[in-house]
This record gives sequence, C-alpha cells and structure tokens, in this order.
Amino acid sequence: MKLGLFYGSTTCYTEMTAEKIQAFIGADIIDIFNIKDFPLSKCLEYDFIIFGISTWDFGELQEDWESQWQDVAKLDLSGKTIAMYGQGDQEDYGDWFQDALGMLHEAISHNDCRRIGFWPNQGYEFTGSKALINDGQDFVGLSLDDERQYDLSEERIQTWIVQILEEYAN
Ligand SMILES: Cc1cc2nc3c(=O)[nH]c(=O)nc-3n(C[C@H](O)[C@H](O)[C@H](O)COP(=O)(O)O)c2cc1C
Repeated sequence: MKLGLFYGSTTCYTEMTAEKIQAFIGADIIDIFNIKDFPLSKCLEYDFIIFGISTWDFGELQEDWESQWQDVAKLDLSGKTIAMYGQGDQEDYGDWFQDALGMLHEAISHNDCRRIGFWPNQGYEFTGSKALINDGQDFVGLSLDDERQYDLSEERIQTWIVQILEEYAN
C-alpha cells in the first residue's frame, strides 16, 4: 500500500498536519505533496489518496486549491480510495466552518471512488458548515481547528489515521 497526500496551505497549519500524518504513518508508506509545487494530476499515481484543505475568507477555498480548482473536476478518481481533512476556525468563522472541505467533497462527488474517513461533529462549536454529511452528524473528513483546539489535534489525527487504515483494509 502506498498513499499520496496532497494539500494546500496558506499559513502552514494544513502543511504541519500533513507532516504529522506522514510521521505517524511512515514516510516509506505515504508521500506528501504541496499542490503549490505539484500538479494535482500527480495524485492519479496513487490508489489511496488523502486531500488536505483549509477554508479562507468566509467560506472560500485555500488559494492553491482555488488556482487548480478547474483541474479538480477533471480528475478521474474512479477506483481510488479518498480521505480528506480540513483546517478551519470554528470561533471566528463559525458560519463557514470547514466550508472548503465540503466544497472539495462536492467537487469530486461525480467520481466512482470510495470515500472514507468521515468524522463525527461532536466536540466543536459552530453555526454552519458545508462540510457536513449524514444528516449533519459527520464531517466529510477529519475536521481540525489548530487555532482554537490545537491541544486536541494530535489525538484527532492519530484516531483518524487508525480509522482510515481500517476502513481501507475492510
Ligand atoms: C482571513 C481569514 C479567513 C478565514 N476564513 C475561514 C472560514 O471561512 N472558515 C473556517 O473554517 N476557517 C477560516 N479561517 C481559519 C483558517 O482556515 C485557519 O487559520 C487554518 O488553520 C489555516 O490553515 P492553513 O494555514 O493551512 O491555510 C480563516 C482565517 C483567516 C486568517
């Protein structure tokens, strides 16, 4: 099994998360790529893909995702297994918490791919999010808020990694 993780990050939080995920899983098993430096199409080299995205400017995409957004819709992800995570701020941007994560989920939804790694919405306080699924019970991926809940992130990441590896195997 070889994973490819592709992230965009403006102030490094999503990037640091990618590095933590790599450290936990092992650099021999997972490659990480900043989409500022690599075309998104590189993800097609992997069968198991993780996407990392942050939300900016009241519910907008992180800038590097935004600049490759047209390519996202064109990706043929059929047969792939996809997990995703987001960074956001539930306190200052509680009406748009993790919106970009939801937009990314939506943008690839036409693909016949396997989506794993949904994450319960408990333990957060926010008023609105485009990233919710299953009657609003779950986020479409791991939801991280290093601004407000940095202390919880490490454990969330580790729990989520175990979850996605189990889901992948089953
Ligand atoms: C100007 C500004 C706008 C933001 N807008 C949102 C938002 O709409 N929704 C959200 O969940 N987080 C929002 N955030 C929080 C960022 O997503 C958060 O700081 C995140 O950790 C940034 O990750 P990055 O450095 O990897 O890009 C915003 C932050 C800033 C500074």
